[in-house]
Amino acid sequence: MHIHNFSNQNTILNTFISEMRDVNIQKDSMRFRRNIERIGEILGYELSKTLSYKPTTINTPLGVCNIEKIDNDVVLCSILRAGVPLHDGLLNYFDKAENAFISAYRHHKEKPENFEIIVEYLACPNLENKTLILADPMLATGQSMVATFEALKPFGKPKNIHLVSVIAAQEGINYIENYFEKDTHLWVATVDEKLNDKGYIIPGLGDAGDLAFGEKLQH
Ligand SMILES: O=P(O)(O)OC[C@H]1O[C@H](OP(=O)(O)OP(=O)(O)O)[C@H](O)[C@@H]1O
Ligand SMILES: O=c1cc[nH]c(=O)[nH]1
Ligand SMILES: [Mg+2]
Repeated sequence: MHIHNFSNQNTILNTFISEMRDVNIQKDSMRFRRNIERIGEILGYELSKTLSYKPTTINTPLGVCNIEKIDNDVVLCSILRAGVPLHDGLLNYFDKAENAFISAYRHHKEKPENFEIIVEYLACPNLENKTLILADPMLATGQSMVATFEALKPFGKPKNIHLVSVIAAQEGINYIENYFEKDTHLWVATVDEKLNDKGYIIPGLGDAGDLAFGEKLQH
């Protein structure tokens, strides 16, 4: 897997992540969502450097110029709920992309550390030979990424796969590296050291879905 981790570069990206992690600033859910969206825009821009381009001719009011334009059929797929603002950020840049949405949540059994991933809602176009961008801000155990990709398989085999996250745990990266093909790209704003016994990223930021959209009742 090609892992693109941007945390070692001093850029504005780190400011957005620091606001998302900050226990006081993250109470402002609009800023939290907007920061995820801005990170989606930045990672989308970085990812765009690896796509294919074809020459096109543009007529300006005063002349003609040749410009290389993206030649990929991009499908953006985000994992509900927390993936919604990341999806918005990516779609701000890949404005012609097709879109897929899939839901995944942790269903807790008797103990908080025992959970399974439930995939329910899925709306997806044909993925055959397309460039799939699968987005979820948190990559913790990696189980949601794998469970959702399994559910997408009947929709066709993408030509390229790009996974996009804001914060990943090294354990989750190891897990998905064993599952996805070697030419898969992972675009991640930062990588944290570990998971706690409930599968939360440490230091992480808490529960991204709740911070973006409010606490949900367990069912
Ligand atoms: O790598 P994993 O261990 O699978 O964990 C990551 C998942 O956890 C979060 O979703 P959550 O289950 O909290 O759902 P939500 O977005 O509805 O809050 C996050 O958005 C990922 O989908
Ligand atoms: O740290 C974590 C792990 C899973 N989901 C989150 O929102 N945060
Ligand atoms: Mg959540």
